[in-house]
Amino acid sequence: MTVGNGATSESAARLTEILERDSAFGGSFGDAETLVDGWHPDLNQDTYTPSGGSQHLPDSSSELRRTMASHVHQLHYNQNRSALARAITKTVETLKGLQALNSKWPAHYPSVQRSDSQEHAEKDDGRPQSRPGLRNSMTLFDSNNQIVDTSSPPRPSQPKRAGTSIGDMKSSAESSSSAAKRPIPEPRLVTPQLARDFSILKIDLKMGNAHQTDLVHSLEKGSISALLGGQIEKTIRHLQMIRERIEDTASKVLVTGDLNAGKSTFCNALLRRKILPEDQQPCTSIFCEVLDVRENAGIEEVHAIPVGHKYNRNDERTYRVFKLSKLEDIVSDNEHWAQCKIYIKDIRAVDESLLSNGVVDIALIDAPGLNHDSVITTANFAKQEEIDVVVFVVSAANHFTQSAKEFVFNAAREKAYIFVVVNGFDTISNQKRCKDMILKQVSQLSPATSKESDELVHFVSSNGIPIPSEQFSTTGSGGSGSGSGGPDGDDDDDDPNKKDKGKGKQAKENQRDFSQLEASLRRFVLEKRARSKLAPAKTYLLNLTSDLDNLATINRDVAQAEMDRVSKELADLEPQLEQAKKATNEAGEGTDTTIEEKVTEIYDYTRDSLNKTVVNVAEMDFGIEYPGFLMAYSYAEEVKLAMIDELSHCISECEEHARQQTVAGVNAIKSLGILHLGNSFPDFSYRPENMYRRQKDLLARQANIEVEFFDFFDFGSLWERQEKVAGTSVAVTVTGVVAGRLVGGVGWMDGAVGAARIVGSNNLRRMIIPGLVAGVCLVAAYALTSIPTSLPRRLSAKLATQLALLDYSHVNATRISSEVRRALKYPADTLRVGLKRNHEKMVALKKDIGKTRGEAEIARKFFTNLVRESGEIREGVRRVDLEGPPAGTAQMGRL
Ligand SMILES: Nc1nc2c(ncn2[C@@H]2O[C@H](COP(=O)(O)OP(=O)(O)OP(=O)(O)O)[C@@H](O)[C@H]2O)c(=O)[nH]1
Repeated sequence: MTVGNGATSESAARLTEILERDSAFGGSFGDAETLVDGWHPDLNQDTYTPSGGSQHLPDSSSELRRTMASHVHQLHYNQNRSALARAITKTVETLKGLQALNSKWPAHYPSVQRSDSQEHAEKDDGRPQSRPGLRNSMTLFDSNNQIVDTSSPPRPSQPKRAGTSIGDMKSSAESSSSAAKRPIPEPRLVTPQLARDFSILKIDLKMGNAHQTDLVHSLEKGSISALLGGQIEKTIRHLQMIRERIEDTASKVLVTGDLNAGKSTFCNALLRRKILPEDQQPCTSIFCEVLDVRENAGIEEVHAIPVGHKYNRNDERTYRVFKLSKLEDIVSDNEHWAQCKIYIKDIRAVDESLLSNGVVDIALIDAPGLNHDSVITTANFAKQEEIDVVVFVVSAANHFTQSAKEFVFNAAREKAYIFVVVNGFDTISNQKRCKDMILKQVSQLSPATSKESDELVHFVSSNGIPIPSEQFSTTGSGGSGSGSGGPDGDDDDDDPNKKDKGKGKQAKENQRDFSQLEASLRRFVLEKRARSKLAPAKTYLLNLTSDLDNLATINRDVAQAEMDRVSKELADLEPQLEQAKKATNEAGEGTDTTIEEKVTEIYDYTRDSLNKTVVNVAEMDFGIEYPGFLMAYSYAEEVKLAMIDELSHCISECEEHARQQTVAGVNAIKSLGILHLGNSFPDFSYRPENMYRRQKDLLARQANIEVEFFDFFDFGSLWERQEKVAGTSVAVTVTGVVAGRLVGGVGWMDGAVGAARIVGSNNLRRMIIPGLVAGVCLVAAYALTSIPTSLPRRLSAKLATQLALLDYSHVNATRISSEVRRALKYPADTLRVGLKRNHEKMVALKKDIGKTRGEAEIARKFFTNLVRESGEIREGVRRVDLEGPPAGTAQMGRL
């Protein structure tokens, strides 16, 4: 059967069952009679069996009740402990979740803008306001050695976060998407109460003289969340430590008090063995921990821990082993030894013993007497988390000295309850006055202890407790060990019988008082250790879950606000994105069309202009005078050059036209760019004069033609004229016709044939030679006279043929328009790239905002759940009742 530590024992489970049947820890336990009568018979079969072996079973009803009360308390304790351990596990999981989320979505931590009035208020009383509901109590001694309570007034109510925080939050909640665009917003302002409401998760910044909240305010979001992450990690570690502590079954009882108050004597009396050295002079100078021998493999010995070493029982290098008889030398030698562990066999019955009571392992620690120097050391020792109970031994004769007051005041802040042993009560003649004075002092030093003074303040004489057998004694000095100690107030009584009777009565009373002390101490350790062991865990969890609730509520609201904001941003972005996409397509197509149109227009214009010029060049008057037959060749050269010049001029004019059109095209693309991209479209300047800088000479060379002999005579045109005149009259005379034709210079062949017919063949034969001569002369004369008319035509035709061969118009139109295309390509490409980038940027922004929204949604869900979870954990922790044993059991235990 398992009793005590770990999971609920079998008997305890049965007990719960019975208790449940018994109207939920109801009144039947309050009544001793009904308890015994109404007890389930099975319970007697499953009576608590002490582990010590030598101990006896409880044989009286009061012992049974006490044992049962212990079981109930143990059960109650175990239930509370399991509930707290579960709450710790759940909280650690929750914190780990928060940690993970904080690394992805930096949690918001409220910061405060301190108003001057707040700052002054804090400066006035020199400390910040306390948390709501938790009084920041501070007790001081006044000049009359009276205690002055300077508790700050409790804060009126829980902070209101809803209204004020949301509004502010919306204005400053950030997202990664907008971070780049906007200056980093100031951290969201919340009510000062809310910021100060953090206790466990408070970010503690100590940097120079700057105030913590000011620093938090000035830090950027990432740094704050990193600090919060560190704080969460610390909290998780602390929670794990608390869990270890509440799961640890060992309880440590520190016995401390003034020098020579009788601490060692008291410990020996509790153990019923003379273990610790007792002396009239101060002797204990190191902390002596008395443990059950079972923890040292059943061997009684002392482990002295040298100064600077950390004790590990399994590592003999960390201590030195001595016999119990050497204890006196060890405890007084604080130069060599820092502490000692004393393993002893407990000779007492399990229901009486403190060390091995079968329920919880208790270690008694005898501390050095308090003096001015040791107060702080001992107070620090008492603060150690493994110290569950502080037993303060006061000398009945000296009351609380200044050192004692200082110590109790400090310890009372850490441990709400202190077990006070007023020792040496036998030496006091006016015991009532002594009691009143000491109880008054206790009420001032530790109000909580004072409230339960019946249980927690005891007046005894430790040296009057009989030590059953001397065989266990290790110390030669000290008290009588025979229960001889008693008040000497009756010493003047000469009657030996009366004297013995009085002493005997006092010894009995003292033993009864000491027994009550022991019972109370056991209850205090066993039954109320929840207050020392579980209460810190409960308080810590309550504070932590409250912090978590605050943090979660704030962050849930921040995440919701961020979601709303980014959703709106997304909604606003959607049409912009659509517009950008449309603009990209439109502008792309628009520029293409613009370029194509311009290029085509310029090509057509150039080609037409050149073709027209080539056609018209023959008819053009270049203003060149015909110098006569002899200068005909140079005339022909001049005409030719003028023609080429005209062509060249035409090309220049086409190029100029192309330049103008290019400038117009560039401007049109620029306008498109500014329209769609605004200022982000580069403002480049275009230089049309840089176009068509080469190629002109080449063109001139290509168009060059040679002037030839036949260029001067336009036979084709002569023939053409003859064709037109033929047939108009056949009835003209040969001469007239011939002469007329010859003079007219046209249709001379017809004339010749007609003349031959009229003249007859003989005459004709005679006339043929001179006629021919005359004809040739006439033709030559005609041809020579028609040079100014026929030469340009011939040259122009020749030029046209040359240019046609070169595909001159097309080549030039292509050249000019290609350069236009090239010139327009740069702004068009710039526009296209800009629009593409703009669109891509918007797509990226949308993705970014979408990501932010997703993260905010995850955060909102997480924090919504965290609000619920922290509330549930908090409720579970709140239900853990450490204030006392279940109804009826306390009364039962005292019976
Ligand atoms: N009359 C009387 N003397 C006591 C009582 N308790 C202890 N003494 C005596 O007081 C002296 C000091 O006792 P210790 O137990 O050594 O005192 P202590 O507080 O352990 O001393 P330090 O640890 O050295 O500070 C011894 O001589 C004890 O016999 C008591 O109840 N009545």
